[in-house]
Amino acid sequence: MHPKALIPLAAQLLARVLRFEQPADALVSAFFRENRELGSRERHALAETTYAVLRRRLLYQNLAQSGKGPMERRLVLLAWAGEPRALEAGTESEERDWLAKCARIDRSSLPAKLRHNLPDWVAQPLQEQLGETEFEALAESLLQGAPLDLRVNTLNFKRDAVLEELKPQGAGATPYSPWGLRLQGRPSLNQWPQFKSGAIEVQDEGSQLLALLLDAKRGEMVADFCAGAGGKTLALGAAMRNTGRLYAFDVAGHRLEALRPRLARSGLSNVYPIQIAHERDERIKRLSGKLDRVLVDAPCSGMGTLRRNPDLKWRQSPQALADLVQRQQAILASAARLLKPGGRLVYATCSLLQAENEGVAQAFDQAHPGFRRLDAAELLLPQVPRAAELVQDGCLRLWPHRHQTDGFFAAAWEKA
Ligand SMILES: C[S@@+](CC[C@H](N)C(=O)[O-])C[C@H]1O[C@@H](n2cnc3c(N)ncnc32)[C@H](O)[C@@H]1O
Repeated sequence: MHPKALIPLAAQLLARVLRFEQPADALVSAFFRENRELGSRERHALAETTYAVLRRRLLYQNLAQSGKGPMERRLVLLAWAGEPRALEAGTESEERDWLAKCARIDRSSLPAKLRHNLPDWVAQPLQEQLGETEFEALAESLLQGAPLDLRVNTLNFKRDAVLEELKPQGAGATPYSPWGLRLQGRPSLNQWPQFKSGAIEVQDEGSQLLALLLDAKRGEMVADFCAGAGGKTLALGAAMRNTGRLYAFDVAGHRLEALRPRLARSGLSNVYPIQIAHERDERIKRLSGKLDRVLVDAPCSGMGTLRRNPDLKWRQSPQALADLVQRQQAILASAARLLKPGGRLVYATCSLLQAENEGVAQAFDQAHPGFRRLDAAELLLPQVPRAAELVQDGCLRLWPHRHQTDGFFAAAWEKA
Protein backbone atom coordinates (compact mmCIF):
# COMPACT_ATOMS: atom_id res chain seq x y z
CA MET A 1 0.00 0.00 0.00
CA HIS A 2 1.24 3.51 -0.79
CA PRO A 3 2.31 5.23 2.47
CA LYS A 4 0.05 8.16 1.55
CA ALA A 5 -3.03 5.93 1.83
CA LEU A 6 -2.23 4.76 5.32
CA ILE A 7 -3.16 7.90 7.24
CA PRO A 8 -6.72 8.21 5.84
CA LEU A 9 -7.17 4.52 6.61
CA ALA A 10 -5.98 5.06 10.19
CA ALA A 11 -8.45 7.97 10.51
CA GLN A 12 -11.26 5.72 9.24
CA LEU A 13 -10.44 3.04 11.83
CA LEU A 14 -10.16 5.62 14.61
CA ALA A 15 -13.57 7.11 13.75
CA ARG A 16 -15.13 3.68 14.29
CA VAL A 17 -13.29 3.03 17.55
CA LEU A 18 -14.15 6.46 19.00
CA ARG A 19 -17.87 5.70 18.75
CA PHE A 20 -17.18 3.28 21.66
CA GLU A 21 -19.97 0.95 20.58
CA GLN A 22 -17.75 -2.15 20.79
CA PRO A 23 -14.41 -3.05 22.39
CA ALA A 24 -11.46 -1.54 20.51
CA ASP A 25 -9.68 -4.87 19.98
CA ALA A 26 -12.76 -6.36 18.26
CA LEU A 27 -13.12 -3.30 15.99
CA VAL A 28 -9.43 -3.33 15.06
CA SER A 29 -9.57 -7.06 14.18
CA ALA A 30 -12.75 -6.56 12.11
CA PHE A 31 -11.12 -3.64 10.26
CA PHE A 32 -8.11 -5.79 9.37
CA ARG A 33 -10.38 -8.56 8.09
CA GLU A 34 -12.09 -6.00 5.82
CA ASN A 35 -8.73 -4.61 4.59
CA ARG A 36 -6.81 -7.77 3.79
CA GLU A 37 -4.30 -5.94 1.61
CA LEU A 38 -2.64 -4.46 4.72
CA GLY A 39 0.76 -5.96 5.53
CA SER A 40 1.91 -6.71 9.07
CA ARG A 41 3.84 -3.41 9.46
CA GLU A 42 0.83 -1.45 8.24
CA ARG A 43 -1.49 -3.29 10.60
CA HIS A 44 0.95 -2.61 13.43
CA ALA A 45 1.01 1.13 12.57
CA LEU A 46 -2.80 1.37 12.49
CA ALA A 47 -3.35 -0.58 15.70
CA GLU A 48 -0.62 1.23 17.66
CA THR A 49 -1.84 4.65 16.50
CA THR A 50 -5.42 3.82 17.51
CA TYR A 51 -4.25 2.64 20.94
CA ALA A 52 -2.02 5.70 21.36
CA VAL A 53 -5.06 7.96 20.83
CA LEU A 54 -7.13 5.89 23.28
CA ARG A 55 -4.37 6.12 25.89
CA ARG A 56 -3.88 9.90 25.65
CA ARG A 57 -7.25 10.96 24.32
CA LEU A 58 -7.62 14.01 26.56
CA LEU A 59 -4.17 15.34 25.60
CA TYR A 60 -4.57 14.77 21.87
CA GLN A 61 -8.10 16.18 21.75
CA ASN A 62 -6.82 19.29 23.47
CA LEU A 63 -3.88 19.69 21.06
CA ALA A 64 -6.08 18.90 18.05
CA GLN A 65 -8.25 21.95 18.69
CA SER A 66 -5.60 24.11 17.03
CA GLY A 67 -5.31 22.04 13.82
CA LYS A 68 -7.29 21.90 10.59
CA GLY A 69 -9.17 19.11 8.81
CA PRO A 70 -11.30 16.26 10.19
CA MET A 71 -10.79 15.65 13.92
CA GLU A 72 -9.89 11.93 13.48
CA ARG A 73 -7.17 12.86 11.00
CA ARG A 74 -5.68 15.40 13.40
CA LEU A 75 -5.70 12.82 16.20
CA VAL A 76 -4.00 10.26 13.96
CA LEU A 77 -1.25 12.74 13.00
CA LEU A 78 -0.60 13.64 16.64
CA ALA A 79 -0.45 10.03 17.81
CA TRP A 80 1.15 8.46 14.72
CA ALA A 81 2.99 5.29 15.76
CA GLY A 82 3.96 3.97 12.31
CA GLU A 83 7.02 4.71 10.23
CA PRO A 84 7.91 8.43 10.03
CA ARG A 85 8.12 8.28 6.22
CA ALA A 86 4.42 7.36 6.03
CA LEU A 87 3.66 10.51 8.03
CA GLU A 88 5.94 12.55 5.78
CA ALA A 89 4.34 11.15 2.61
CA GLY A 90 0.79 11.42 3.89
CA THR A 91 0.73 15.04 5.15
CA GLU A 92 0.77 18.58 3.71
CA SER A 93 3.52 20.98 4.76
CA GLU A 94 0.99 23.04 6.75
CA GLU A 95 0.11 19.93 8.77
CA ARG A 96 3.78 19.14 9.38
CA ASP A 97 4.37 22.69 10.66
CA TRP A 98 1.41 22.31 13.00
CA LEU A 99 2.75 18.96 14.28
CA ALA A 100 6.18 20.54 14.92
CA LYS A 101 4.48 23.32 16.90
CA CYS A 102 2.56 20.78 18.99
CA ALA A 103 5.75 18.76 19.63
CA ARG A 104 7.41 21.89 21.10
CA ILE A 105 4.74 22.20 23.84
CA ASP A 106 6.24 21.25 27.21
CA ARG A 107 3.91 18.47 28.34
CA SER A 108 4.93 18.83 31.99
CA SER A 109 3.44 22.35 31.91
CA LEU A 110 -0.01 21.08 30.93
CA PRO A 111 -2.89 20.64 33.44
CA ALA A 112 -2.74 17.33 35.36
CA LYS A 113 -5.72 15.92 33.51
CA LEU A 114 -3.94 16.21 30.16
CA ARG A 115 -1.00 14.34 31.62
CA HIS A 116 -2.81 11.46 33.33
CA ASN A 117 -5.58 11.12 30.71
CA LEU A 118 -8.08 9.54 33.09
CA PRO A 119 -11.73 10.52 33.47
CA ASP A 120 -12.49 12.30 36.78
CA TRP A 121 -14.59 9.45 38.19
CA VAL A 122 -11.54 7.16 37.90
CA ALA A 123 -8.80 9.66 38.78
CA GLN A 124 -10.41 11.07 41.91
CA PRO A 125 -10.83 7.86 43.98
CA LEU A 126 -7.34 6.70 42.95
CA GLN A 127 -5.81 10.03 44.01
CA GLU A 128 -7.55 9.72 47.39
CA GLN A 129 -6.40 6.14 47.77
CA LEU A 130 -2.74 6.62 46.78
CA GLY A 131 -1.85 10.28 47.35
CA GLU A 132 -0.67 12.57 44.54
CA THR A 133 2.88 11.25 44.00
CA GLU A 134 1.98 7.60 43.79
CA PHE A 135 -1.12 8.38 41.74
CA GLU A 136 1.15 10.01 39.14
CA ALA A 137 3.35 6.91 39.01
CA LEU A 138 0.27 4.72 38.55
CA ALA A 139 -1.20 6.99 35.87
CA GLU A 140 2.10 6.94 33.96
CA SER A 141 2.26 3.14 34.11
CA LEU A 142 -1.32 2.90 32.80
CA LEU A 143 -0.25 4.85 29.70
CA GLN A 144 2.36 2.23 28.78
CA GLY A 145 1.88 -1.03 26.90
CA ALA A 146 2.01 -4.23 28.96
CA PRO A 147 4.58 -7.03 28.65
CA LEU A 148 3.40 -10.41 27.41
CA ASP A 149 3.18 -12.93 30.25
CA LEU A 150 2.90 -16.67 29.73
CA ARG A 151 1.90 -19.44 32.13
CA VAL A 152 3.70 -22.73 31.78
CA ASN A 153 1.30 -25.67 31.93
CA THR A 154 2.83 -27.45 34.90
CA LEU A 155 0.64 -30.50 34.35
CA ASN A 156 3.07 -31.81 31.72
CA PHE A 157 5.90 -29.27 31.56
CA LYS A 158 8.45 -27.64 33.87
CA ARG A 159 8.87 -23.87 33.91
CA ASP A 160 12.68 -24.03 33.91
CA ALA A 161 12.78 -26.30 30.88
CA VAL A 162 10.38 -24.10 28.89
CA LEU A 163 12.31 -21.02 30.01
CA GLU A 164 15.55 -22.51 28.60
CA GLU A 165 13.81 -23.17 25.27
CA LEU A 166 12.39 -19.63 25.10
CA LYS A 167 15.45 -17.70 26.28
CA PRO A 168 16.48 -17.01 22.67
CA GLN A 169 13.08 -15.28 22.28
CA GLY A 170 13.93 -13.03 25.23
CA ALA A 171 11.85 -14.85 27.87
CA GLY A 172 12.59 -14.40 31.57
CA ALA A 173 10.94 -15.80 34.71
CA THR A 174 8.18 -13.68 36.29
CA PRO A 175 9.17 -12.38 39.74
CA TYR A 176 6.19 -13.68 41.74
CA SER A 177 4.35 -16.54 40.03
CA PRO A 178 6.28 -19.83 39.96
CA TRP A 179 4.48 -20.70 36.70
CA GLY A 180 5.18 -17.50 34.76
CA LEU A 181 7.42 -16.32 31.93
CA ARG A 182 7.64 -12.73 30.65
CA LEU A 183 8.35 -11.57 27.10
CA GLN A 184 8.68 -8.09 25.67
CA GLY A 185 7.09 -7.31 22.31
CA ARG A 186 4.31 -9.16 20.48
CA PRO A 187 5.62 -12.35 18.88
CA SER A 188 3.25 -14.62 16.89
CA LEU A 189 2.95 -17.15 19.68
CA ASN A 190 0.33 -19.26 17.92
CA GLN A 191 3.03 -20.60 15.62
CA TRP A 192 5.40 -21.63 18.38
CA PRO A 193 5.73 -25.39 19.08
CA GLN A 194 5.42 -24.66 22.83
CA PHE A 195 2.00 -23.09 22.20
CA LYS A 196 0.77 -25.88 19.93
CA SER A 197 1.86 -28.55 22.41
CA GLY A 198 -0.01 -26.84 25.26
CA ALA A 199 3.19 -26.03 27.18
CA ILE A 200 2.32 -22.31 27.38
CA GLU A 201 -0.79 -20.11 27.56
CA VAL A 202 -0.95 -16.31 27.51
CA GLN A 203 -1.81 -15.13 31.03
CA ASP A 204 -0.87 -12.03 33.00
CA GLU A 205 1.17 -12.84 36.11
CA GLY A 206 -1.61 -11.25 38.19
CA SER A 207 -4.15 -13.78 36.92
CA GLN A 208 -1.75 -16.59 37.80
CA LEU A 209 -1.53 -15.25 41.35
CA LEU A 210 -5.32 -15.43 41.71
CA ALA A 211 -5.24 -19.14 40.85
CA LEU A 212 -2.36 -19.60 43.31
CA LEU A 213 -4.47 -17.92 46.01
CA LEU A 214 -7.33 -20.38 45.53
CA ASP A 215 -4.71 -23.20 45.78
CA ALA A 216 -7.00 -25.94 44.43
CA LYS A 217 -5.67 -29.39 45.33
CA ARG A 218 -5.72 -32.90 43.87
CA GLY A 219 -9.09 -34.65 44.02
CA GLU A 220 -11.09 -31.60 45.15
CA MET A 221 -14.47 -30.28 43.97
CA VAL A 222 -13.83 -26.75 42.67
CA ALA A 223 -15.79 -24.07 40.78
CA ASP A 224 -14.49 -21.23 38.65
CA PHE A 225 -17.75 -19.28 38.91
CA CYS A 226 -17.09 -16.65 36.22
CA ALA A 227 -14.82 -18.74 34.02
CA GLY A 228 -15.10 -16.79 30.76
CA ALA A 229 -12.66 -18.22 28.22
CA GLY A 230 -11.04 -20.11 31.09
CA GLY A 231 -7.69 -18.42 31.67
CA LYS A 232 -7.88 -19.21 35.38
CA THR A 233 -9.74 -22.50 34.86
CA LEU A 234 -6.73 -23.87 32.98
CA ALA A 235 -4.35 -22.82 35.74
CA LEU A 236 -6.62 -24.37 38.40
CA GLY A 237 -7.03 -27.62 36.46
CA ALA A 238 -3.25 -28.01 36.17
CA ALA A 239 -2.80 -27.22 39.90
CA MET A 240 -5.33 -30.03 40.61
CA ARG A 241 -3.07 -32.35 38.54
CA ASN A 242 -6.03 -33.16 36.29
CA THR A 243 -7.92 -34.90 39.13
CA GLY A 244 -11.15 -34.09 41.01
CA ARG A 245 -13.86 -31.99 39.34
CA LEU A 246 -13.52 -28.42 38.18
CA TYR A 247 -16.75 -26.67 37.14
CA ALA A 248 -16.32 -23.73 34.75
CA PHE A 249 -19.52 -21.67 35.00
CA ASP A 250 -20.33 -18.59 32.95
CA VAL A 251 -23.42 -16.86 31.57
CA ALA A 252 -21.69 -16.22 28.21
CA GLY A 253 -21.79 -19.33 26.01
CA HIS A 254 -19.41 -17.85 23.42
CA ARG A 255 -16.74 -17.34 26.09
CA LEU A 256 -17.06 -20.95 27.27
CA GLU A 257 -16.80 -22.03 23.61
CA ALA A 258 -13.45 -20.22 23.41
CA LEU A 259 -12.31 -22.37 26.36
CA ARG A 260 -12.71 -25.63 24.36
CA PRO A 261 -9.64 -25.42 22.08
CA ARG A 262 -7.56 -24.22 25.02
CA LEU A 263 -8.73 -27.22 27.06
CA ALA A 264 -7.83 -29.54 24.19
CA ARG A 265 -4.28 -28.13 24.06
CA SER A 266 -3.90 -28.26 27.84
CA GLY A 267 -4.45 -32.01 28.18
CA LEU A 268 -6.96 -31.45 31.03
CA SER A 269 -9.95 -33.78 31.38
CA ASN A 270 -11.19 -32.70 34.83
CA VAL A 271 -12.96 -29.53 33.60
CA TYR A 272 -16.76 -29.30 33.18
CA PRO A 273 -17.81 -26.12 31.33
CA ILE A 274 -21.45 -25.26 32.11
CA GLN A 275 -23.36 -22.28 30.76
CA ILE A 276 -25.73 -20.86 33.38
CA ALA A 277 -28.63 -18.44 32.91
CA HIS A 278 -27.69 -16.36 35.97
CA GLU A 279 -25.96 -16.80 39.32
CA ARG A 280 -29.05 -18.47 40.91
CA ASP A 281 -29.41 -21.08 38.16
CA GLU A 282 -30.86 -24.47 39.29
CA ARG A 283 -27.71 -26.29 38.15
CA ILE A 284 -25.74 -24.33 40.70
CA LYS A 285 -28.21 -24.89 43.51
CA ARG A 286 -27.72 -28.65 43.15
CA LEU A 287 -24.08 -28.21 44.17
CA SER A 288 -24.89 -26.23 47.34
CA GLY A 289 -22.58 -27.05 50.24
CA LYS A 290 -20.56 -29.56 48.19
CA LEU A 291 -17.50 -27.68 46.94
CA ASP A 292 -14.02 -27.36 48.45
CA ARG A 293 -13.04 -24.13 46.64
CA VAL A 294 -14.81 -21.45 44.64
CA LEU A 295 -13.20 -18.66 42.63
CA VAL A 296 -15.35 -15.64 41.74
CA ASP A 297 -13.43 -13.72 39.06
CA ALA A 298 -16.22 -11.18 38.87
CA PRO A 299 -17.30 -9.05 35.91
CA CYS A 300 -15.78 -5.63 36.66
CA SER A 301 -14.88 -2.25 35.17
CA GLY A 302 -11.48 -3.61 34.04
CA MET A 303 -9.70 -0.45 35.25
CA GLY A 304 -6.69 -2.60 36.17
CA THR A 305 -6.19 -3.57 32.53
CA LEU A 306 -5.93 -0.08 30.98
CA ARG A 307 -2.43 -0.85 29.67
CA ARG A 308 -4.04 -3.45 27.38
CA ASN A 309 -7.58 -2.06 27.06
CA PRO A 310 -7.31 1.75 27.21
CA ASP A 311 -10.78 2.13 25.64
CA LEU A 312 -12.36 0.85 28.87
CA LYS A 313 -11.77 4.18 30.65
CA TRP A 314 -13.96 5.86 28.02
CA ARG A 315 -16.53 3.07 27.71
CA GLN A 316 -17.35 2.79 31.43
CA SER A 317 -19.21 5.32 33.60
CA PRO A 318 -20.03 5.93 37.28
CA GLN A 319 -23.52 4.51 36.64
CA ALA A 320 -22.06 1.37 35.06
CA LEU A 321 -19.76 1.04 38.08
CA ALA A 322 -22.70 1.26 40.50
CA ASP A 323 -24.54 -1.46 38.51
CA LEU A 324 -21.43 -3.64 38.51
CA VAL A 325 -21.10 -3.41 42.29
CA GLN A 326 -24.68 -4.71 42.66
CA ARG A 327 -23.95 -7.61 40.30
CA GLN A 328 -20.65 -8.41 42.02
CA GLN A 329 -22.39 -8.63 45.40
CA ALA A 330 -25.15 -10.86 44.03
CA ILE A 331 -22.71 -13.20 42.25
CA LEU A 332 -20.42 -13.47 45.29
CA ALA A 333 -23.35 -14.26 47.62
CA SER A 334 -24.64 -17.01 45.29
CA ALA A 335 -21.22 -18.51 44.69
CA ALA A 336 -20.56 -18.66 48.45
CA ARG A 337 -23.52 -21.07 48.89
CA LEU A 338 -21.61 -23.76 47.00
CA LEU A 339 -18.95 -24.15 49.66
CA LYS A 340 -18.85 -26.89 52.23
CA PRO A 341 -17.65 -26.15 55.79
CA GLY A 342 -13.91 -25.48 55.74
CA GLY A 343 -14.08 -24.58 52.03
CA ARG A 344 -12.23 -21.60 50.53
CA LEU A 345 -13.84 -18.69 48.69
CA VAL A 346 -11.83 -16.16 46.62
CA TYR A 347 -13.40 -12.98 45.23
CA ALA A 348 -11.31 -11.23 42.58
CA THR A 349 -11.48 -8.38 40.07
CA CYS A 350 -9.13 -6.78 37.55
CA SER A 351 -10.06 -3.35 38.88
CA LEU A 352 -8.17 -0.77 40.94
CA LEU A 353 -11.28 0.88 42.36
CA GLN A 354 -12.12 0.33 46.04
CA ALA A 355 -15.88 0.32 45.36
CA GLU A 356 -15.72 -2.99 43.48
CA ASN A 357 -12.91 -4.43 45.61
CA GLU A 358 -12.71 -3.74 49.35
CA GLY A 359 -16.27 -2.34 49.19
CA VAL A 360 -17.76 -5.60 47.90
CA ALA A 361 -15.62 -7.73 50.24
CA GLN A 362 -16.70 -5.69 53.29
CA ALA A 363 -20.39 -5.90 52.34
CA PHE A 364 -19.95 -9.69 52.07
CA ASP A 365 -18.33 -9.80 55.54
CA GLN A 366 -21.28 -8.01 57.07
CA ALA A 367 -23.91 -10.21 55.43
CA HIS A 368 -22.02 -13.52 55.98
CA PRO A 369 -20.77 -13.94 59.55
CA GLY A 370 -20.21 -17.65 58.81
CA PHE A 371 -17.23 -16.77 56.61
CA ARG A 372 -13.83 -15.99 58.13
CA ARG A 373 -11.34 -13.81 56.26
CA LEU A 374 -8.02 -15.41 55.37
CA ASP A 375 -4.76 -13.51 54.99
CA ALA A 376 -3.66 -13.54 51.34
CA ALA A 377 0.04 -13.30 52.24
CA GLU A 378 -0.16 -16.44 54.40
CA LEU A 379 -2.04 -18.32 51.70
CA LEU A 380 0.43 -17.41 48.97
CA LEU A 381 3.65 -17.72 50.96
CA PRO A 382 4.33 -21.44 50.40
CA GLN A 383 4.36 -20.91 46.61
CA VAL A 384 5.22 -17.19 46.35
CA PRO A 385 8.17 -16.30 48.63
CA ARG A 386 7.71 -12.54 48.04
CA ALA A 387 3.97 -12.66 48.79
CA ALA A 388 4.14 -9.94 51.46
CA GLU A 389 4.92 -7.35 48.74
CA LEU A 390 1.59 -8.10 47.08
CA VAL A 391 -0.78 -7.83 50.03
CA GLN A 392 -2.53 -4.86 51.67
CA ASP A 393 -4.75 -5.34 54.74
CA GLY A 394 -4.86 -9.08 54.11
CA CYS A 395 -6.03 -8.71 50.48
CA LEU A 396 -4.06 -9.29 47.31
CA ARG A 397 -3.56 -5.85 45.72
CA LEU A 398 -1.59 -5.81 42.48
CA TRP A 399 -0.64 -2.51 40.86
CA PRO A 400 0.95 -2.02 37.41
CA HIS A 401 3.42 0.60 38.71
CA ARG A 402 4.50 -1.50 41.71
CA HIS A 403 4.36 -5.07 40.44
CA GLN A 404 4.39 -4.76 36.62
CA THR A 405 1.20 -6.83 36.48
CA ASP A 406 -2.28 -5.69 35.56
CA GLY A 407 -4.19 -4.22 38.50
CA PHE A 408 -5.90 -7.01 40.47
CA PHE A 409 -7.69 -7.37 43.78
CA ALA A 410 -8.55 -10.55 45.68
CA ALA A 411 -10.00 -11.35 49.08
CA ALA A 412 -10.20 -14.87 50.53
CA TRP A 413 -12.49 -16.49 53.12
CA GLU A 414 -12.96 -19.84 54.80
CA LYS A 415 -16.46 -21.11 55.46
CA ALA A 416 -16.82 -21.93 59.15
C1 LIG B 1 -13.45 -11.13 34.51
S1 LIG B 1 -14.34 -12.07 33.39
C2 LIG B 1 -13.72 -13.69 33.66
C3 LIG B 1 -12.36 -13.96 33.08
C4 LIG B 1 -11.92 -15.40 33.22
N1 LIG B 1 -12.06 -15.87 34.59
C5 LIG B 1 -10.51 -15.63 32.74
O1 LIG B 1 -9.61 -15.86 33.55
O2 LIG B 1 -10.29 -15.58 31.54
C6 LIG B 1 -15.93 -12.14 34.13
C7 LIG B 1 -16.87 -13.16 33.54
O3 LIG B 1 -18.06 -13.17 34.32
C8 LIG B 1 -19.10 -13.60 33.50
N2 LIG B 1 -20.37 -13.30 34.19
C9 LIG B 1 -21.11 -12.19 34.17
N3 LIG B 1 -22.20 -12.32 34.94
C10 LIG B 1 -22.14 -13.56 35.49
C11 LIG B 1 -22.99 -14.31 36.37
N4 LIG B 1 -24.11 -13.78 36.85
N5 LIG B 1 -22.62 -15.56 36.70
C12 LIG B 1 -21.48 -16.09 36.20
N6 LIG B 1 -20.64 -15.46 35.35
C13 LIG B 1 -20.97 -14.21 35.00
C14 LIG B 1 -18.85 -12.84 32.20
O4 LIG B 1 -19.48 -13.47 31.11
C15 LIG B 1 -17.31 -12.91 32.11
O5 LIG B 1 -16.91 -13.99 31.31
